[in-house]
Amino acid sequence: MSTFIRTMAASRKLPLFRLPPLPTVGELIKLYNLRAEKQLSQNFLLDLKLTDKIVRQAGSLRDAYVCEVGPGPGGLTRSILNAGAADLLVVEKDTRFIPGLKLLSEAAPGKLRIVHGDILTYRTDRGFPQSISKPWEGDPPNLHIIGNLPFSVSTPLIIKWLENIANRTGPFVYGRTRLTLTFQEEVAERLTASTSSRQRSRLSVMAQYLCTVRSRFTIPGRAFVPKPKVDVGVVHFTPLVQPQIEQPFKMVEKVVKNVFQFRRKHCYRGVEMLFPEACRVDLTQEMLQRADVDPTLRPTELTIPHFRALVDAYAHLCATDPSLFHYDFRDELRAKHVSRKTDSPADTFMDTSATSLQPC
Ligand SMILES: C[S@@+](CC[C@H](N)C(=O)[O-])C[C@H]1O[C@@H](n2cnc3c(N)ncnc32)[C@H](O)[C@@H]1O
Repeated sequence: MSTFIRTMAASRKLPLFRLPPLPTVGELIKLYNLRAEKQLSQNFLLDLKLTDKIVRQAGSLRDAYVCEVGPGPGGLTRSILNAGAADLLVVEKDTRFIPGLKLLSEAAPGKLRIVHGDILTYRTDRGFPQSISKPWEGDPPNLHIIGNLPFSVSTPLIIKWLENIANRTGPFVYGRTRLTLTFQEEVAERLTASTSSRQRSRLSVMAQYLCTVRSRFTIPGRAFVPKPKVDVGVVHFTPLVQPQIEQPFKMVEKVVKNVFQFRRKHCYRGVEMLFPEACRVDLTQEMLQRADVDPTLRPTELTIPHFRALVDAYAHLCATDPSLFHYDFRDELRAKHVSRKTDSPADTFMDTSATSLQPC
């Protein structure tokens, strides 16, 4: 590389790497006859200006390690390589895209690794060298996850990754790996919704107690081929050094899920569902008092500190009676339903009432 190019690259005016001329993404789609498969939620981005814009939301990718989810025909993949990534691992479920990705890999020798697999089961904790790890308390590692996610996997995937963040597993064994992902707009709005906003939901609390979550921009549905029915939001996540709730993920998830059970009602209605009928009233009162949360607030009005207080109070009650954590009001309802159905003179001597099987 000439001194001039090196100087310009160092001053960030030129990319360090540019892919050589290749068939365009559109030409590749035609070449390999890549019809979009509905069941794999395939909506492609062919406009490289747009894929460059998505990639810029991740921050500098100079010499970065990147995992791309669902590269498909490789539009985002090209932008990630052009942004200077040193090592790009792509995970693609659909075999039809592998030959096109191999073509890209040949054009970027040593930079692109292709995994034919399912991102929901792929072991990202083994995908990169341990040497790139950074202590959790320090700066994030130079590792990014980027993806124009299939809608059908985006929600289960982000929930799985949030649990991974809480437990520092999966892609977070390397430290506070940042994520830049697309979601259908409604999900993007829920992820970033603040207290009292219309879209405030379980997903808002679960994402925001663990990460700084930022909505970056909206991609109109018409930018995709084929055009989906909805617009798409680009969301950026940086895991927090200190989660805002310091209890096990499953416990946070249980409280948040129950509280949002009755979205429009007072929050005590959802809290009640954490407890067996026999002790519901007393334990709900105890939990809300201990948490110092107004029972008449709506779930959407609760802040993350409110949830922290609620989960801490619930953890305290579970420490006193560990069987509480395993209680699920649906089991109690089901058992009641069955006992009502089987109630006959023959079993009047058997105690089939569900509440007698429950803790407290
Ligand atoms: C919405 S398309 C995006 C394609 C490409 N990234 C783009 O922006 O044009 C989603 C891609 O994810 C792939 N995919 C679907 N489910 C997957 C999974 N579980 N694991 C990995 N890839 C998956 C699809 O085959 C498809 O290529």
